[in-house]
Amino acid sequence: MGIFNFSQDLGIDLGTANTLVFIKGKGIVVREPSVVAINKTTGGIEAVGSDARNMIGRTPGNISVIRPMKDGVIADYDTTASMMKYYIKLAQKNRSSFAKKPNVMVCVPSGITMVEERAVIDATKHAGAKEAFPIAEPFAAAIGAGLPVWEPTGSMIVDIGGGTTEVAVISLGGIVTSQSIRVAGDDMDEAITQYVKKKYNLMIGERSSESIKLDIGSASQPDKDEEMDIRGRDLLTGLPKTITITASEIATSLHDTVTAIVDAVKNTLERTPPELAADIMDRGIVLSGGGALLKQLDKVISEETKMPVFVADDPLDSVAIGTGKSLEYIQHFRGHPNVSSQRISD
Ligand SMILES: Nc1ncnc2c1ncn2[C@@H]1O[C@H](COP(=O)(O)OP(=O)(O)OP(=O)(O)O)[C@@H](O)[C@H]1O
Repeated sequence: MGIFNFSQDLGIDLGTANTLVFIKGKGIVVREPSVVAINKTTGGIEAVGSDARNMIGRTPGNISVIRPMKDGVIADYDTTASMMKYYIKLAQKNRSSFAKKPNVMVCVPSGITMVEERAVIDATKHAGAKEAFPIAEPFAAAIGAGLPVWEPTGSMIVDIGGGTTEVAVISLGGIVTSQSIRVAGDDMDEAITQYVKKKYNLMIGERSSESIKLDIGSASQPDKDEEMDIRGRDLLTGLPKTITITASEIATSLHDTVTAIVDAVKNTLERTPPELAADIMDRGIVLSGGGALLKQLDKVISEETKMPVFVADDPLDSVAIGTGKSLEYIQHFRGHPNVSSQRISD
């Protein structure tokens, strides 16, 4: 292959919260929020990624900040395609202008409909891919977390992202049982916003509720009750106000979301064949995705399921690493997004 027609295939974790791009042989080269700022007057793009995210809640009337992915799927097709195009270019900034278009492995939630999946494939091609290969997100997460997905043994992965939580039991290169719920990190942020609104009549922005979650959020009542000052707008006076909130209040506000995630894990375990359940009992459940970093979540899932639970080494990177590693098998993924019906040997 000559240097000019060399193409670098890509793996993309197109997430509700973050988009990551993996280049074969290089690793993760782009790690940015899935956010785009658009100038409503010109229709042009003002900013993409962290620059756009910093504008959330702070824009003048002519700029709107969009999160084009919702619940793990495309909510705004044109903006998603533009965002992917920007990230593909960024990932390939040293690419020769003679280089061939890349093949792209792109993750999709396991509960996706045909129409939603078609939109991801089309947007990926629109963004510059020669061919787009969908891979089920929990399968990619399991590969990225280093689970022995090709072996005749049961591995359980729980990927908690911004928009979806994907629970899957994998064996012999296929998903045996899975459940995808549209409840994840974004719902935790929303639960915090609603709690603060109801209890303190205080309106806070989505960036604030997320930072409360990251700082003092916990899946169960904390041993040490930390406090945090939060600022927002008093709904009664309309004026800015600061209140102090405790970690224990935040744990209360997150209770329903955490319960929904735990229930999805339990439901999947109930539908898992006994041999595979025994394997999982031995080796444990692995958590990935940014939501896996919520304090005490591993402990709560372990207590509720009576199984050992571990958090993947780089939970925010697992899906991207998995899509990247799967590039080696790209031809096998043609028409098999869930890789559930085939065995690909190493
Ligand atoms: N330390 C943390 N504690 C709790 N939540 C966290 C932490 N760090 C990140 N998150 C949350 O993880 C979510 C993002 O995770 P991730 O990047 O895996 O999602 P995604 O792949 O974009 O979403 P999806 O898979 O649903 O499309 C966000 O909701 C973010 O707030």
